[in-house]
Amino acid sequence: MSARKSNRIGIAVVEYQRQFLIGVRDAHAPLAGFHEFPGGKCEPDESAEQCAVRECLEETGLKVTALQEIRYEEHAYDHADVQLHFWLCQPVETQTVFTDQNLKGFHWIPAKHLLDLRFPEANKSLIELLVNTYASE
Ligand SMILES: Nc1nc2c([nH]c(=O)n2[C@@H]2O[C@H](COP(=O)(O)OP(=O)(O)OP(=O)(O)O)[C@@H](O)[C@H]2O)c(=O)[nH]1
Repeated sequence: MSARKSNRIGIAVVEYQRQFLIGVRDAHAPLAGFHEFPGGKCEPDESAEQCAVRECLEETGLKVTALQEIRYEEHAYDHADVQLHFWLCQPVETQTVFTDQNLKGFHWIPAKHLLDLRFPEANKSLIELLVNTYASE
């Protein structure tokens, strides 16, 4: 009998003025072409919170502060079992948030447009939460 390894994942849900930092998964990665928040596997000695902040900096170049874990999901994909820790984050430096185009392919997307994008299955309830919380008015 073979038990599948479960991966602890830290994800940065970076919000600023009701917009979120969103990228597209690499063509060679599992779930290629799906939209995603910055994130990845936690190092063995790292908390999910630390991982979310580190992955965000590595993947987008943006320094963020983690505020709170807004969602936790366990999901079995074909490629892996994952424990997803979604951390709500905010940019450390806000002055150039919308003018700095150097986000390594990530973009700021208004909350009201999140439902138009295709995210991995495990993001479903998080997206609903974000739209309900940030897309009103
Ligand atoms: N980054 C990110 N991963 C997500 C999201 N939603 C979601 O289900 N995942 C899943 O979480 C896992 C993240 O792992 P990854 O493979 O991107 O992480 P990594 O870059 O550290 O892995 P690698 O070093 O093996 O390439 C994938 O299985 C991915 O499908 C999301 O919004 N953002």
